[in-house]
Amino acid sequence: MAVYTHVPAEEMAALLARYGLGGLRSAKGIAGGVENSNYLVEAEGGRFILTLYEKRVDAGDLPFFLALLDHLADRGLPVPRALRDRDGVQVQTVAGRPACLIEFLEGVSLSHPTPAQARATGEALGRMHAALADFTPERPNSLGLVGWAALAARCGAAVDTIAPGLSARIAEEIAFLDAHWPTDLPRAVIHADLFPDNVLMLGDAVTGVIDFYFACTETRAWDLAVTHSAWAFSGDGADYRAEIGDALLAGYEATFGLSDAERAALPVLARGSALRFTLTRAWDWLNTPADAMVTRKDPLAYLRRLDFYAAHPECFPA
Ligand SMILES: Nc1ncnc2c1ncn2[C@@H]1O[C@H](COP(=O)(O)OP(=O)(O)OP(=O)(O)O)[C@@H](O)[C@H]1O
Ligand SMILES: N[C@@H](CCO)C(=O)O
Repeated sequence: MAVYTHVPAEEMAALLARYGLGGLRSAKGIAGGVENSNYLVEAEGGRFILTLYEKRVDAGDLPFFLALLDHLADRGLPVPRALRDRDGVQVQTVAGRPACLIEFLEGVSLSHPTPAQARATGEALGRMHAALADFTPERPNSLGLVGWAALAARCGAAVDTIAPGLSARIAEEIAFLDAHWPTDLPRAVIHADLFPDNVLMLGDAVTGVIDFYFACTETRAWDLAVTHSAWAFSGDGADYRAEIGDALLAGYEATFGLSDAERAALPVLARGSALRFTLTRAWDWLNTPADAMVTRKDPLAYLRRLDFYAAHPECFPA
C-alpha cells in the first residue's frame, strides 16, 4: 500500500471544509501505486481521491500536470481533474506535503487484460495524443535517455545485488540506445506511464486514465512503446502476449496512427522503455524506506522485457 504520509482525520475534515464538501465519513489509504500517498475519501459531498505528492513529484511541476488534466477533461477525455477550493486553489498543503483533492473515477484496473481491452486502451492513448495537439506547456523528461545514464550512475554497482551482471547489462544497453535513439520523430506532451494500473475500465470501456505525474515533452511514439511494454507481457515479463501487443497497436492506429518512421523506431523505443522501468524499479528496490507501506516492484520483470525486445524487433510489424 502506498501511504508514506499519515493524514490525521481532523486535518482531513478541515481540508474538506475548505471545499464545502461537508463532513468526513471515511478515509482509507489506497493499496496500489508506489509514487504518492493516496487516500479514498468519503465526504458528505461525494467520493474523492486525496493525493499527497511524495518522492519524484516536484511541487513546481504541479501546475503543468493540473493544466494537462483540465485540458484533457475539457476535450472529453476520462481524466480526473483536481478540484478547486472556495478560493479557487487546487494545490493544498496537507500533513506538510503538497496535495490535491481529485475527482473519483469509476472503473477497475486490470491484471489480465483481454485483446478487446488492450485495443480500447490503444484507442484511448490515440485520442489523448490527438487532444494534446494544441497543448502548449512543456516539461522536460527527467527519465529520458540522458536521465537513464545519470540514474544508472547513481544506482552504481549496487544493482548487481539484484542480479549478477546487471550494471554491465545496463551500461551496454545505454550505449546501444545512445547510438540508435531516433532524434527526428515528432515530439509532444505524453503520459509516459500508461500501465494497466493507470487505466480504469468497466468491461471493455476505458472509464479513466490516471496518474499523469510522469507526463512530459518527449518523442510521442515513445508513449506507445511504454504502453506496449507495460501491457503486452505477463507480469513477470517472461511471456510476450502478441495478441495484446497487436490489439494495442491496432487501437492506436485507429484513433491516431503512426508514420513509417515512427513504426520503424518502435523496437528501439520499446528497448528504451524496458530500460527506463528496469532502472527506476532497481533504484526503488535499493532505496525504498523499510517503514513505507508499499510493495516494491520487480526490476527483473523489465529486464526480461528488454531481453525480449532486443531479440524480437519483429514483434512490431513494419
Ligand atoms: N481519480 C481516481 N479515481 C479512482 N481511483 C483512483 C484515482 N486516482 C487514483 N486512484 C486509485 O489509486 C491507486 C493509486 O493511484 P496512482 O496510480 O495515481 O498512484 P501512484 O502512487 O502515483 O502510482 P504509480 O505507481 O502507478 O505511479 C490507483 O491504482 C487507483 O486504484
Ligand atoms: N509504472 C511504474 C511506476 C512509476 O514509474 C512501474 O510499474 O515501475
